[in-house]
Amino acid sequence: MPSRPAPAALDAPGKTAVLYCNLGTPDAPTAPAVRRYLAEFLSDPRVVEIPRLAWWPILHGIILRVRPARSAAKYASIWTPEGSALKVWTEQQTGGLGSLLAERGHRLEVHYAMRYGQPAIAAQLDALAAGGVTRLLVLQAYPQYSGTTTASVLDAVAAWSQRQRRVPEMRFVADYHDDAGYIGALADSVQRHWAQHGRGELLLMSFHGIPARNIALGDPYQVQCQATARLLAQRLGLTDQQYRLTFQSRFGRAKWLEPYTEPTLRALAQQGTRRIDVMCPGFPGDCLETLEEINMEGRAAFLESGGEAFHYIPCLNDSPAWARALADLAERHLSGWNTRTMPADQPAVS
Ligand SMILES: C=CC1=C(C)c2cc3[nH]c(cc4nc(cc5[nH]c(cc1n2)c(C)c5CCC(=O)O)C(CCC(=O)O)=C4C)c(C)c3C=C
Ligand SMILES: [Fe+2]
Ligand SMILES: [Fe+2]
Repeated sequence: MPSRPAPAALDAPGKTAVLYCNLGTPDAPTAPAVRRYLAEFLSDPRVVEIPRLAWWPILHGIILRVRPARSAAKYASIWTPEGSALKVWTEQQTGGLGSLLAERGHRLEVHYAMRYGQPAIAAQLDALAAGGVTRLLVLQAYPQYSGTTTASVLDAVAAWSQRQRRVPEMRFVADYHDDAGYIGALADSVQRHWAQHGRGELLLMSFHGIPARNIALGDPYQVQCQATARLLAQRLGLTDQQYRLTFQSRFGRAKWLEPYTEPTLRALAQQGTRRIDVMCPGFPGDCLETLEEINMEGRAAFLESGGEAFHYIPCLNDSPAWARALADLAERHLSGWNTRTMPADQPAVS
């Protein structure tokens, strides 16, 4: 009789995980740590689209020699005893998301990963796969989709998948720029600020910029920022004259999305705005770009130009409304995966 293969054992039921991905941040506010971080970040072809042969000499010959020390001094000005603000808020948001999903009866793992620096996406995915995860939801800390950020995280997930024999079933959230929970959490944080400090003549919403060329090539980032700003203004009952949308963090000499934040702050002060409220709706958690660039540099620019009061409204950070919005978003994208009945030996949150 021809030999037959032994009957296969039943495939063990797998686990579900949510991976909350963010940009990443240096390990320390020092020039060597910032150089390592920037080298990885600025080598990503999604971030800098200049051909490698032209970009490499500029990156290694100029930028990585000059920028790390300057950026490290900025990082030092916002560093906390627990580390970089971006890491601290990402960790807290992950914990909040994990607790809420557990309270709602889901049995799954919730972890975070960074696109650049630690904990790296590949290392977190290795650990999840080794722990028996067979279904994965990738949720990102970018409410507005951009090829420079959202797609880059997906590149990292895809690069990891290429090395796997058994690739988990995967879903990802492309964006949530118009999500009612996200807009509601933003509105709630502005209203809480106004209740405590009164309100300014104008609410300026500053989003991270990207090169204008990316938009011309089809990146939906700008229209998504505009939609977020419009929905938030509607929710707050603001007229078009009572809010502004600007773009910050320009890098290099190419044209980026306009209007630029800092020149707008100067112009508004010069034109007579005395008190301004400023927020950064595209950043779920405070980080270098909000705490230093906006709340320090932007504040100085506004006050130097004749403004009298600059009120910075913090990012969503550990807002309970934001934690609920994130959990709702995750729940909607987890539907059908039976996470309330799936086994989870170690309901881990980290
Ligand atoms: C070089 C081009 C850059 C593009 C394009 C870009 C897009 C982009 N970035 C964020 C979010 C963040 N960026 C942060 C820092 C940061 N960004 C760039 C450059 C580009 N970003 C640099 C070089 C840096 C590092 C700091 C510096 O040296 O200036 C951060 C904060 C990180 C932290 O550690 O706190 C965030 C967050 C988005 C959302 C975005 C496109 C939509
Ligand atoms: Fe950036
Ligand atoms: Fe910046």
